[in-house]
Amino acid sequence: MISAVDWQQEQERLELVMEKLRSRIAEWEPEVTGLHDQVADIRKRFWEEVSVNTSTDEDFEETFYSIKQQEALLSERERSHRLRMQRFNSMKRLLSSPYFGRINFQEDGLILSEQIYIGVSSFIETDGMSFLVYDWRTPIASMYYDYSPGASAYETPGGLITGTMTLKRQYQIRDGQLQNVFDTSLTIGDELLQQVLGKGADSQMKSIVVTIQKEQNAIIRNDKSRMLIVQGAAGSGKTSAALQRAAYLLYKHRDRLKADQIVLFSPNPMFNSYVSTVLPELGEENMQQTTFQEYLAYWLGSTMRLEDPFEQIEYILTSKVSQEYEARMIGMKYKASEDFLHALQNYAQWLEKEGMCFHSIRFRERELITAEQMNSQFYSYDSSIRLVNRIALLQEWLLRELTSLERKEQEANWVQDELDYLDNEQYAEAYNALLKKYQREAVVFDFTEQYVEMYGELRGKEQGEENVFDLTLQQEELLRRMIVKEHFKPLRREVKRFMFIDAIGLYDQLFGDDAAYRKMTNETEVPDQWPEICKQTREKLKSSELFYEDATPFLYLKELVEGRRTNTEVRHLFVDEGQDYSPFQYVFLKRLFPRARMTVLGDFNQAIFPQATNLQEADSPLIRLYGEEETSLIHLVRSYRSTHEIVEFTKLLLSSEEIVPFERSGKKPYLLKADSSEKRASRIMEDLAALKVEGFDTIAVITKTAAESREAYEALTIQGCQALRLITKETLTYEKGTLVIPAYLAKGVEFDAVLMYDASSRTYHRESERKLFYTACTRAMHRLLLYSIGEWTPYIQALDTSFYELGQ
Ligand SMILES: Nc1ncnc2c1ncn2[C@@H]1O[C@H](COP(=O)(O)OP(=O)(O)OP(=O)(O)O)[C@@H](O)[C@H]1O
Repeated sequence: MISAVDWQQEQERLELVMEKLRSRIAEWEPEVTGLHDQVADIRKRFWEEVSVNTSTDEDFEETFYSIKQQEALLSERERSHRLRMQRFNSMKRLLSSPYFGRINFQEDGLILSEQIYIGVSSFIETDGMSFLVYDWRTPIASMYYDYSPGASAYETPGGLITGTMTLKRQYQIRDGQLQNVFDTSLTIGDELLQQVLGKGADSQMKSIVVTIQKEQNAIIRNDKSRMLIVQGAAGSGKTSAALQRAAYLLYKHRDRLKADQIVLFSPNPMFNSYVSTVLPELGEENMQQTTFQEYLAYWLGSTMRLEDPFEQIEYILTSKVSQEYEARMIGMKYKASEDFLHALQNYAQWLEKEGMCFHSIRFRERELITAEQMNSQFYSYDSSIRLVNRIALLQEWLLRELTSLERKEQEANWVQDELDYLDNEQYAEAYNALLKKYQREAVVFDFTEQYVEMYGELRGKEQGEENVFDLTLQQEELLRRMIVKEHFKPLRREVKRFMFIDAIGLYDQLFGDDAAYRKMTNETEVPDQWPEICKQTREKLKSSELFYEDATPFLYLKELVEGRRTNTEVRHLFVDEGQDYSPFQYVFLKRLFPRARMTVLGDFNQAIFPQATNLQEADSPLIRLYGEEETSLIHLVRSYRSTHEIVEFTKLLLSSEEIVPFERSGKKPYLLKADSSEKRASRIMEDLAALKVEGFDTIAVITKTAAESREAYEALTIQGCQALRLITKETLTYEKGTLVIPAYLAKGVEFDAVLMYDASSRTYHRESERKLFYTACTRAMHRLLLYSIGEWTPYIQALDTSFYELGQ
């Protein structure tokens, strides 16, 4: 604690800042309340300000520029209103706690030392110069996280500023009241961190802005490398640091970076909701959040049934070891590898010479254009033209062919039948509808391009030979054309969407036999069990299904043929639980977001999928992705989530020396053997009740699989356990309370207490499941309880008994 005099001074300063905040808020309030209405009003009046006149080319041009001008004005006003609103909201957020830290800094060469108060956003005097509070993301505030009192420095765009930190202080301010003040010599005082970490788990992740640690600050502020890899122990704050980093980037590049230009890839949809409140808490808009599966489903889900990663892991965990199982496991690894990626690239080159697969274009039970015709057209193009360009040429050719076939089709009997079907009234109605459609299209336009296009088309039609608007033209011919056009629309749409390419056939062809595969891909080796791998893959494809391990390669192959899809808007990509993505998926992401920097956070010790990527080993594919020069690697070893006792226990499960617990004590993990399933359930009931009495209200009963979760849920419900929530891969949000959850869905989140439903050797005996077990145990913040019927898993049997307590 600080001296009484200092306390008094701090108290007075706080009152002063609070007073200024309140009066600034009161001053701004009327204006800000009106801003929303003003924007709505500008939008409403938008068309009143523009006079739409398209009679002559000059009028058209004038209209065009007038729209553009109005549009620019509107977006400028919206931007400035948004900024004002943001600043107003930040001031309101400061009201309950204007700052949490302070340093005194004397810059070298200057006599006066400056007092720098640090909070979640800046608050500046009306002179626009004096900072009453500095935003935690300002360059000068970085010293608060990086240094203890003494020599210190910070980077500015103009270079490094050096000096001496003469004081470092922390504040706890609640509802505008000073509660605690500590002077600290450590980076961020352990006392405060102790308090924060001792609290209960929440259904939503919290911001760590007040207690960011030095090594985490390095992650948050890294703005140099194209690729930032963070390998960090369970509970070391990877996700927390990533979210702070997003907030930092949005602040630092606020003039050009928008929240939707940052994308976070999460392990599952529930995790999305778990982390979704951190950025808004820090006063920033949320970034885009998605899962890899969502992306795959977007592009492939309408035509194929996709296995998701959770189905895949269920297969891995529940299937009996057999030849098929082994083959599938080998297949998973191979299809995740860079070798397979190169094989597909070579295959695409081979397709330039032969082997393309097409679907014929069919119409009314007839083949309009056959696959053979497409094939010979495709291979008639100059062989120096790249595959994707040739496909584009073929696409153009097909559209032209459709136009001429469309013309011929107008004479077909079925068209006459449709025409005959119309009575006089319908006939006239159809014609009028047609006319109206053109008129409507001529006035409804979406600013620029569409307008220009529509206008040109309309004029062309008015002046052209066809003279669409000449009412004397034979209505029947016009209607014939329109009837055929309507029927051909889906065919054109399919061609535009490349549906004439038989993508399944192309992928299927790869899995014919060993020799053909080598020829098509230039691969010298095929993995063991290749015939079985081929058989399994083809069987799935036959029913338009894809294994999870096939989905990314399949989409990649489609892109090699159709042309790649890229998103050039996104500037920052965050991949959480990065160890669970394959090298193949990383290359895919890099291609997909060519202008983005990547931040990958993960822990190889928690790699539960066979396609895992080691983030840090010397020749990691991840380092190769952008090359060593462009890659920074940060290692986090301190674990903040769990008590010292839980960390010591869990780290032994892996014999890992690399994890250092934060010194927070609790009870040792507690192990209980029961004689029967009923006894275990009734014991868990008792323990749940006791944990609740102790004040823990976020508790997870963690199982290995979804089936075991259902079993546990039923067993506990029969025992009378109420308000239990069964979590499945479809669950979208967490809530406080007691959950039953499979281990693979608990990734990335945490609970006050974890109860491992079945830690027996019957359930966990394979070496490959050790990391899953470890991941589940490391979800516990305060208490870890393990149950078994019969022998303990060998992972526990190997442990020294002093690391846990045995229950009776
Ligand atoms: N600097 C910090 N100050 C306060 N709390 C922290 C800090 N760093 C981490 N924590 C807390 O530690 C817990 C674990 O953090 P987080 O979930 O970010 O870790 P992680 O490395 O992503 O974990 P995992 O890999 O096990 O999912 C969270 O409760 C988080 O709030």
